[in-house]
Amino acid sequence: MMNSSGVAVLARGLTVVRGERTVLRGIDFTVPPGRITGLLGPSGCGKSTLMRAAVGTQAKVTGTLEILGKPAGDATLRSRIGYVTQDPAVYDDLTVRQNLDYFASVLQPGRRHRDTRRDYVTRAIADVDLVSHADSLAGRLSGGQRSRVSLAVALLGAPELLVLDEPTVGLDPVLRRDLWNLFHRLADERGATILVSSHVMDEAERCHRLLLMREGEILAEDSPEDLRVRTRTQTVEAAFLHLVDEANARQAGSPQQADPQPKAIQENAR
Ligand SMILES: Nc1ncnc2c1ncn2[C@@H]1O[C@H](COP(=O)(O)OP(=O)(O)OP(=O)(O)O)[C@@H](O)[C@H]1O
Repeated sequence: MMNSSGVAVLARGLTVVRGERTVLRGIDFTVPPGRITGLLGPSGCGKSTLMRAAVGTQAKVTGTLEILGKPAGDATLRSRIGYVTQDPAVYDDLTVRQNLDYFASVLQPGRRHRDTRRDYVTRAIADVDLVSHADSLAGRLSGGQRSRVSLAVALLGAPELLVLDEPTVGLDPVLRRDLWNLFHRLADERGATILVSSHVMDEAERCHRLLLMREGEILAEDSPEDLRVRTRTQTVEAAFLHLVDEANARQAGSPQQADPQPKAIQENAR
């Protein structure tokens, strides 16, 4: 289910204060359903904070934030959202399958759901390519394998929205590619909406749509292709740097220093 405007996530004037700092500064954005939206920006710009707000675990959130047609944090959203944090949250003294059995029983308790839970667990283990490690203790897995167990937990119950905080950090190129293929399968074949953060700009090219962040603000909201075209750059990284330079020049009150094509870009940039 989406909200009345047909988007999976809608933010208007979203502001988050953490400690003394205003970490998100009245931002507006949308996330379309059934697509992969990449949240990209430098370390500390507020990506994790935005994701925590989306899954309802962040305090001091003001403005509008609607998730699948409900206010963020609404109790009915719990089973509809899968969330992977940066630190794998798995029990080291349980096997991969036992970890998933446990989380599946929290998600869908009761004897009558036993078969459904078993199907969820079997599918999630296959999705993240850990069939051959299903009976290994999580504590004996490599870092990349542990983060895939965390991802499998998030996939239990086929959630409509997956919020993935830097899921590919520390993975080798083959695993990264495999995970991105999985994200595309989840979006294309199961209609899942994926919001995935990264500070690796080459991963941006794999997303349908991008939210480029900087210092608690959304610098641009566009497809990788459109971003490159309107900044007349070859890569998303170059587009991002161009937009940063332009924003800096604007802040300094000297837009004429933002070169090239400042006018066209300023009209489009958010
Ligand atoms: N518990 C906290 N109390 C106060 N400030 C915090 C807290 N956690 C994070 N921050 C600040 O909020 C800002 C945004 O942090 P956040 O973790 O959202 O950034 P990020 O873009 O996800 O960074 P990274 O890519 O390094 O994970 C940072 O300046 C950080 O110092």
